[in-house]
Amino acid sequence: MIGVDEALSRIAGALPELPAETIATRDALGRVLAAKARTAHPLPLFDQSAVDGYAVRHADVQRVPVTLPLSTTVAASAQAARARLAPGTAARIFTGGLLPLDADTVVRQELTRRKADAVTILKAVAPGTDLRRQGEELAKGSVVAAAGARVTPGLLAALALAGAHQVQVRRQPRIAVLISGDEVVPHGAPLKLGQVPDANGPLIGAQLAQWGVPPSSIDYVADREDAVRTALASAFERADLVLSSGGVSVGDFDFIPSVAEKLGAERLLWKVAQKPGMPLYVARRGASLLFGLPGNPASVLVNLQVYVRDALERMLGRDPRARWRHAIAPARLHREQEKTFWLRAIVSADAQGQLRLETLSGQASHMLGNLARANALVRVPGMNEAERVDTLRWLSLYD
Ligand SMILES: Nc1nc2c(c(=O)[nH]1)N[C@H]1C(S)=C(S)[C@@H](COP(=O)(O)OP(=O)(O)OC[C@H]3O[C@@H](n4cnc5c(N)ncnc54)[C@H](O)[C@@H]3O)O[C@H]1N2
Ligand code: MOO
Repeated sequence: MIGVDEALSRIAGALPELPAETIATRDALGRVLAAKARTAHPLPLFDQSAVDGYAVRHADVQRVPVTLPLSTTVAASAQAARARLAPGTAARIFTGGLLPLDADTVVRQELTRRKADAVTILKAVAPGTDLRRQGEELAKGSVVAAAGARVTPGLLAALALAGAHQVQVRRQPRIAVLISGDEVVPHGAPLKLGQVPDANGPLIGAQLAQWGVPPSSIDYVADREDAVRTALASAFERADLVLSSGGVSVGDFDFIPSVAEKLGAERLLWKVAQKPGMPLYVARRGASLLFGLPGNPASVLVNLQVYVRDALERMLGRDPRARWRHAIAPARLHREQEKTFWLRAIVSADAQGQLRLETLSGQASHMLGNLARANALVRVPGMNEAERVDTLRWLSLYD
């Protein structure tokens, strides 16, 4: 059976490409840049005051106190032309106001006394005080964000300020979700004996939404070969990623791998030395990739976090390694003989600010109760792996 890293590398080698598209920046929240985003103009846009006060020539305010007549007022608003400051005068100016030509310093209001049409400067300030110079943050055409950056509210604001009204982003992946299993009942419908409420549909739908790539469809499929065939064939036609839950083990009703391959899918892997999530099946069919997620809900969680997210990050042009963090292992640690164990845990900082892992009970594949408290999925190497286990790699369940 292959290990976790081999599985990740097989998947990485078979990923469909997502083309770039140009969209309005205001619609880009959560999207991933496909190219560098640049400023359309310098930042700040023009020389301006950083405070409410008086624009002066520094030569006129070297000896204080000094009283200067007010020659003009500059509001922070559109100006017909840029004023010029006459020698020996001051201009009333407000925060963000266009600096008059020949002014080289602003004296903030608190350092002055105003009398009708004149202002007395009470304290000396250095030349250039309280100015924002054109282009001092970024010259026109410079890079605001690199390809692969996810558009956060902060980046959205930076792009707006930079006049970047459009951005190139990766097309959103089209993701089709198939929930299989005759015992699985969607959406709070009444349960018959032997049936269970669907947990995987909500899990996959919500997880993808949290990652900014909500699924285009979630369909329920009966445990019949013809039903699986129809559902898979349709999903392959419309989706970059097909995520199925259930039907990948060795039971008589586990049709996903055999039907996928009858439809022409090429197997990348089936079964990974890990717990939970061992019977993971991944295949490529044309331009789509199928993740056959084993039906136990904790197995779905693990395979989404570890493999599906890795694939999504790569397809969007991001480095999936950036998701992995390190923390100090608990004193007592369960390890499998020959499998990676995916431990649901709490990561928190101790008094010294070091991250420590705390194990939770209820780790079996069918149990989800500890997800009310877990914030981390921890990679615990098997006893057969030559890795150190004093610190462990983990993924945040909140990202
Ligand atoms: N003889 C063997 N049996 C099993 C093996 C094996 O190697 N040999 N592997 C076990 C492991 S490990 C897993 S994981 C499961 C995976 O099996 P399937 O992908 O075929 O999943 P199902 O059998 O359909 O379901 C497993 C389990 O999960 C429940 N389930 C399924 N879907 C949902 C859902 N949407 N919401 C909530 N619960 C769901 C289902 O009722 C089963 O209890 O196979 C083991 N067996
Ligand atoms: O691989 Mo399974 O998820 O352990 O029950």
